[in-house]
Amino acid sequence: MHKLSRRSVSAILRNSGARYRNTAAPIASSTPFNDVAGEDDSKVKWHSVLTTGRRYITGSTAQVNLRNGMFMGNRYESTAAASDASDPPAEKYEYQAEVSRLMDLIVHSLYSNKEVFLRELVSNASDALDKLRFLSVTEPELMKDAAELDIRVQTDKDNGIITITDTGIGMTRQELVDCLGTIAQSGTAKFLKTLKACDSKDIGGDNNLIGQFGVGFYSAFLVSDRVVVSTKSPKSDKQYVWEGEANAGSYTIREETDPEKLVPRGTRLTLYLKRDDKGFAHPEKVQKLVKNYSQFVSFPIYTWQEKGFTKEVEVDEDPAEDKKDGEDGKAEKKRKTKTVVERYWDWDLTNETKPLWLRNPKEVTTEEYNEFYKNTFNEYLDPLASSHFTTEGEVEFRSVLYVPAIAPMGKDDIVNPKTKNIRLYVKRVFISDDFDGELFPRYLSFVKGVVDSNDLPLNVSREILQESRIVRIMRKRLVRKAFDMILGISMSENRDDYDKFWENFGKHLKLGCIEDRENHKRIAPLLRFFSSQSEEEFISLDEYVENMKPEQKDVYYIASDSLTSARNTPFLERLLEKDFEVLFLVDPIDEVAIQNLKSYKEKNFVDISKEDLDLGDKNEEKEKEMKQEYGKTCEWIKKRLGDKVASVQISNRLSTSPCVLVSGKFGWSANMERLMKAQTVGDTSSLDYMRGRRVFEINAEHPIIKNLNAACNSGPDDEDALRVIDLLYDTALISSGFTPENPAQLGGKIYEMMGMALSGKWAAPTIEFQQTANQPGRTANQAVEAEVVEPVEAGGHKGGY
Ligand SMILES: Nc1ncnc2c1ncn2[C@@H]1O[C@H](COP(=O)(O)OP(=O)(O)OP(=O)(O)O)[C@@H](O)[C@H]1O
Repeated sequence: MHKLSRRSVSAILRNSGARYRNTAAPIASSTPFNDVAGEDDSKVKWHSVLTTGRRYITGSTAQVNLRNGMFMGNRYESTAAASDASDPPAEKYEYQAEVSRLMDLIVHSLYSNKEVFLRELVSNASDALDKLRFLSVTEPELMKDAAELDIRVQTDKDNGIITITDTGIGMTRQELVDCLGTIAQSGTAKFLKTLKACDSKDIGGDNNLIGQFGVGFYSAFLVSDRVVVSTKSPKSDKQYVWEGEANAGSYTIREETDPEKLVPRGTRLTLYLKRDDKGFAHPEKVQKLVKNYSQFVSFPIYTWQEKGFTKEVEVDEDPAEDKKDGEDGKAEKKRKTKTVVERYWDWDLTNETKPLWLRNPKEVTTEEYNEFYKNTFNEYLDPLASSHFTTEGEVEFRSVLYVPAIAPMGKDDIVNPKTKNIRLYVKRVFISDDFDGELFPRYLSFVKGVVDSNDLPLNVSREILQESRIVRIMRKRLVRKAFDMILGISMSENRDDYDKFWENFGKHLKLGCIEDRENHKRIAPLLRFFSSQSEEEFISLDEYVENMKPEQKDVYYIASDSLTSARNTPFLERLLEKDFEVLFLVDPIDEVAIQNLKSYKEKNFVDISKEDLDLGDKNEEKEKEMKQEYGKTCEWIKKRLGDKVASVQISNRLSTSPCVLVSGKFGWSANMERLMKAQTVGDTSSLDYMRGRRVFEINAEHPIIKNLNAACNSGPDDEDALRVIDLLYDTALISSGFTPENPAQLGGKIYEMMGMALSGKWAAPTIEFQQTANQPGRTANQAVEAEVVEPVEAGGHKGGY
């Protein structure tokens, strides 16, 4: 393990001073080392010595790299850019195919917002520091080269060079190959996946994909011709140098042997900027970018800046003048001074190091919350909402939560809670972003944020979290705050905000209805659906309830595969007549979600495609009458249909259709049956016993049924009438949303009927009826009375057929 003693540091500094005598004035070891005078060699915190000591150097371009004890002036290239002949030979590696493709896209992209490169590289440096701090909780020896945890960005504007140095976890040789030669990482992999889905030309266009996903380390090539990464992992004795060029399909790795470039730990990236991008190497530019993009990185970021202070210097006076002023002139001479500006270079702390969540919410602006969000989660859109809170009492923690503006790409995210959306800190030490599943239920996995607890141990593991009572309490509070935040969006004056939220995360909340009974009361008011009275705009359940008719007891819904089929289902007929609103559940998850909710504000959810539909207008006497009149026909139809239906009943939900196939109260609806079939792999016959009973409901006022009734009374064995029953059943299957058991046979039956009609066996008025009955505003019954019954009877067909 490489470790620099106080003596070796001073030697490096002295050597450097000697080498660059003419640029570096007082690189005297005296000032820095005065700070630690008396300290034992082994205790010297070499990095802090170098960074806390007084910095000096006058002259505009000469700089001292206090991190590695090496001068950086105009001659920087002579030490850093060129490889020493005595270096061990570099090994050449080919990039993984995806990296080559990505590099090609980056290098040739027209992406205008190139400055994101600094954000990406600083964020990698910050991750490396986080990793080190986290691992050192259990392996304190990782920190034994006690360099402070920080990030330093230095520029050499004359040569167009930027160096970004961190004292983080660094990389071993193998890690260099794995991390900088292949793509297995989240953001970059996602970027490539998305690119596959769209035209690669778009990366520089409106899509702004690079900015949206970040291309991590490779974004260095947005602005650089050549990138050199010198890195030292505390797990390895050696320091390695990775070197890659923008237009090459390969990179090299060699061991770092130049003592001037050795660091105790961490990574230094040197970017040799493209000719047109050298402007990024201006100290003020870098400072501005850090302030813009990396303000909320939780480690100090220093940029190397030229500074100045004023001081009084004596001015040589004309001796003749002195004489005039006094006897000996000496007293007067002392007062002759002038103010000059002394220039020097020094590290400047450029970001806000106090974590945002520790600040007083009253003092944080919306812009700051948004910037923090974008920096921390690599987002490019502002969040839809944020919530900053502290909980006290039994469990204390601080948190800032956000609702993103858009859902992540890819469908898996709703069922895969490993989103790295919640960053857990313990006493300000970043622990992990892998624990979101423990802190939030998966249906709220889209919520992003930071959580900082003082009550958890630093070496917290998933097992500890799962067992912890503290975490259970934290989880409850976090969930409640997340709901408050979403409710806030729903109450926003701008309805678009919630529409946007719903479009992106509505499915998540519906999953919540299924998975989190405890929070039904919080979820239900946030749900949105289309309805028979609102097909363009979503409505809330509150809006539904407000719109209920005085005689309406329940919240009605129909589940279907599309708005068109929902709108045209026969189940709606009577409800529309009564002006009852019906929710259209057209998302596959809707039906299960609603069934889990069961009720809202004490109103039950009722599926209008299921048996025993009560529309609050029961007329027992009329039912009795109908039963008497149609009872025999019902039995006859049941006999004909056999086991296909559990029973045949007179419907109270139809007005224009002759019949409908209703699902049993506790069985699957047609919609659910369709979904289950779609999900079953292989033989679907096992589903048959699951589907429950079906009831064939007939509309006693419909002419076909009336005529069937007549046929039954005059002779139930009429072949044509029996065929009509079969066809009615098959047609009802389709119109009720089921799949016909034998579509080819159904087709055959229809053709047969057509043939009969065309051959004159069918009376023309029946066809006429269909045209007339479909006239708007006319019920089937009116139509039959007007057009069908008399002519058919007059035609003398058996049973009216
Ligand atoms: N400064 C650094 N110190 C240590 N390791 C680093 C550093 N920069 C990059 N790495 C390693 O290289 C890997 C790849 O970095 P890259 O930026 O391409 O992806 P990422 O940061 O993991 O994910 P994303 O694509 O979301 O940025 C990182 O995961 C990390 O292991």
